[in-house]
Amino acid sequence: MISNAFFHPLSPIPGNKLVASTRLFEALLILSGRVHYCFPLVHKLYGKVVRVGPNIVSVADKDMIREILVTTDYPKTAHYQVFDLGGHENLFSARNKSFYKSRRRLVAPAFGLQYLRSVEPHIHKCIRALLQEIDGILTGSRTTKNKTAKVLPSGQINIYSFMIRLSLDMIGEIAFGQSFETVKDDAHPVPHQLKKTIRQMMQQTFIPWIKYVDPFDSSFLDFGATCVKQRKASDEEGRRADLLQYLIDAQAKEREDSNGGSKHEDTACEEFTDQAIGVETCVFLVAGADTSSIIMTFTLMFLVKHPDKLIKLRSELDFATATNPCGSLPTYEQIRKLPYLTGCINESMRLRPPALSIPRDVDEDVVINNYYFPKGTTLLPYPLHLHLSEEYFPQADKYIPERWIPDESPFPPVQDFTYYPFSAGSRNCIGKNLAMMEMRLVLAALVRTYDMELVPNQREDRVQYLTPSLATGSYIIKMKRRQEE
Ligand code: HEM
Repeated sequence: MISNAFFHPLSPIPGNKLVASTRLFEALLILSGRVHYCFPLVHKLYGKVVRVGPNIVSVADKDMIREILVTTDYPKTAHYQVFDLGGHENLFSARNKSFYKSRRRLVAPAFGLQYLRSVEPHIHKCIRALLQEIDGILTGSRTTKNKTAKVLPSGQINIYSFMIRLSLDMIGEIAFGQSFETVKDDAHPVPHQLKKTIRQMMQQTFIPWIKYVDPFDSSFLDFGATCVKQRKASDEEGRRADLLQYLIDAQAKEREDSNGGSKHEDTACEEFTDQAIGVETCVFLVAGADTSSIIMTFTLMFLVKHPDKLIKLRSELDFATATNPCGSLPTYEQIRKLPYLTGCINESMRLRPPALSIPRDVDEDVVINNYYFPKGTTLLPYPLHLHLSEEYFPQADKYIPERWIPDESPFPPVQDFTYYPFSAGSRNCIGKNLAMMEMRLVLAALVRTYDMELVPNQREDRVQYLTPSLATGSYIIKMKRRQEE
């Protein structure tokens, strides 16, 4: 420990010597889910570059984060192995560059704006189910069938619980070809398996042998595999535009190209098998459900606390959808470019980014910004520090969606590389367009349909394991169906 603290090549980097001498503190912090409270403090105390473990350095400097994620594009650390679902390397976990390149090339077009247009009806279907459930509770014609839900006073809705369920259902529809219908009840097994899988991944980060005591539950992957099989067995009528179909078609095209002799250079070592498709769809569930749901919840939380901003957003939405027939949902075409809606979402992701640090591995001795990092150092780009910096975001702790709208912002324009909710560089979030589409459509539908009011004095403390959650599992909003004008 003494040698780690004082004689290690990283010892000139500022930080608490005791913390720097062992991984114990990092493990305790991460397992307690409180890392988001501690890291801002650590950076406040020691500056933008802080040693937080024997070979771990947290980096909150704009130019260094750009260097790590974009310019040099350092590889993901071995810790991403915990995301190898059932031992299968995938888009999220891949550390092998050629595997990764091949997989991203195959999957990325499915997340292109053009293809995503075709999944809009699936998102609308899930939103309609949500509105029906909320209406049922508000009119008293339905009590929630979710076993874990508390009965609330009339007119109050646990919006966090609904956002978690809605996000699962949306990914179910888009990636597996079927909703899990968790907005209605808790019956579907996959969301339960997902919860268990995420807990196991987190534990394995620090206690790798735990997988022998608490082995991976493969029924999660089996479900993905069954969906692939069923879709392939279905006739032309069974086709539907979604991520699953896209991946199946990409596989067919890949095989055709390969048989025709035009094999892609990067696929020489990898075949995109049915199993791989099933694994990737499960990865979308792991990476895409909790992230979108927490941002939708935070956005609604911020809006009910700032009723003036809620009114402003509603006016924007009403204007954009003025010609819509009564009861219809906003279409993506109508809302995708609305500046205030986008500002509200961006501002939530600035203040509460779901991914805290994005670990990268130094694969050869290097000097970045006058700091020497020996091979084997883990760098933790830590975007939240930039997001909360007064230098880049004046009145940084305030929720000000206007800062994202050049004509309305009282501040200088947001600078490049100061905002990283979706990471950056080659490993940025592949689901970014889908996430923005889901969040815009859901928030637009809720804000247009309901009057919403704050229920004061609620606990809002967060727990952050892989993604953040609210410790109480609940955030209550008073909701009332809006009177049609
Ligand atoms: C608000 C919503 C979301 C946020 C803030 C978010 C954020 C991120 C971040 C920060 C990363 C980089 C992680 C790392 O390098 O460790 C990432 C990667 C990824 N995300 Fe998202 N994400 C969101 C939604 C989604 C959705 C909806 C999907 C898919 C349906 C998705 C799929 C992925 C995948 C597959 C990767 C790995 C990409 C790669 O390494 O090439 N994400 N996301």
